[in-house]
Amino acid sequence: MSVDGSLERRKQPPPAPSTGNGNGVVPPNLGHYSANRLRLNPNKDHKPDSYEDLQLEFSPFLFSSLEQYLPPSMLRVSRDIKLQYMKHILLRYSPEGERLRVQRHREYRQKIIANYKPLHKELFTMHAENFFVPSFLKAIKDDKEGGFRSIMFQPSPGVYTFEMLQPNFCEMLLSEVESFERWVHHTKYRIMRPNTMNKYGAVLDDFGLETMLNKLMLDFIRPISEVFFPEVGGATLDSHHGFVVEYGTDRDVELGFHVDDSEVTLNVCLGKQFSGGELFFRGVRCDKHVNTETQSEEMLDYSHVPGRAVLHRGRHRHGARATTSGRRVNLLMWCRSAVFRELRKYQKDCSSWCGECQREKKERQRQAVAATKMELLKRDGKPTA
Ligand SMILES: O=C(O)CCC(=O)C(=O)O
Ligand SMILES: [Fe+2]
Repeated sequence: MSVDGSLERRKQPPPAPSTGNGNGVVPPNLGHYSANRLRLNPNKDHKPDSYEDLQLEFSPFLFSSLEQYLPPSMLRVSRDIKLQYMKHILLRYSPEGERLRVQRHREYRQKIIANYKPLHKELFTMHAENFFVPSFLKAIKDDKEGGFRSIMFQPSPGVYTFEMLQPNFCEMLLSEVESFERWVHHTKYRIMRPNTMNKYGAVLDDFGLETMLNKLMLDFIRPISEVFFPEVGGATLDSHHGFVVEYGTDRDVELGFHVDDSEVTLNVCLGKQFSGGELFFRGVRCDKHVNTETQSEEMLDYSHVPGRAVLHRGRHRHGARATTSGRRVNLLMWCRSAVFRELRKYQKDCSSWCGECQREKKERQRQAVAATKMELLKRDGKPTA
């Protein structure tokens, strides 16, 4: 496998992270709200309504996040009117085929949730004190850059690692996944794998963990990403794809070189006993430069440690080496920002995060300085009239 040259495979976009079940294919008639717009900067003081009790064709969390972008006059109207207003905007962006796929996925999820009986109910709501190690909890509570830095290690630019999950939580999640897989096997229910590159593993959002994981992203990952990854939408993460991957000689063995369909990826090893399975990183790249060379300072090999998290940009090129014995299971959260994705359509300059764009920009600046120097030298050298 070549890790220095081109990316072997790109991860395909997985199923939309959260969806609804409505029938609203045609945009609703909104009368005088039809020219719906959003404001550019969020109103961070606004406390959004919850939409979780409704059957919607988009994630209820998306509506709550979008509320901060509503024009001021819309913040005072009823939840129903806000909902219609936002739906109208979202429908403009979501093609019909995509909506049908999303609706089918929602139905698939609902069927599982209605029939699968969780083994550890306590995993399905956020109990931070039981899930996270004290150092991580304290850093989040303090909510200061210095606090985050004190628990984080940055072995290479843009890759952060820190102690995160309690051993007991890891064990419970492992046994919940095993229980879900046994249930799938017995009921012959179709299981959707996390993405196109894995034959094993499971999507946690599909069997009831979506709400808990969303809280994990909003309350724990977003505050950190806001500090370390602001230029890729770290402050506006608003949806996720949460799954586990399973490696071993009788499972997936390794993972090819790829980028994730995420702005920020959280990857935490849950266990168990294994050897091999190191992550390798090869620098952050935009679409245009995804296959460009790796610089020596961009190379990093990282060995997973159970309970320890790795946080990196989705566009940080990486892969996982063969797990040569035992079994390795990792929790992955691909965290996304709809705002960042929308802005990306208009922004051509990726030099704040793409290593190659940065190098090109520096080179242009170097050449401009050199040309100016030459010009000045020429002028100075000219005999005065
Ligand atoms: O196996 C790992 O730790 C890496 C997993 C990964 O990169 C992914 O699933 O996107
Ligand atoms: Fe990945």
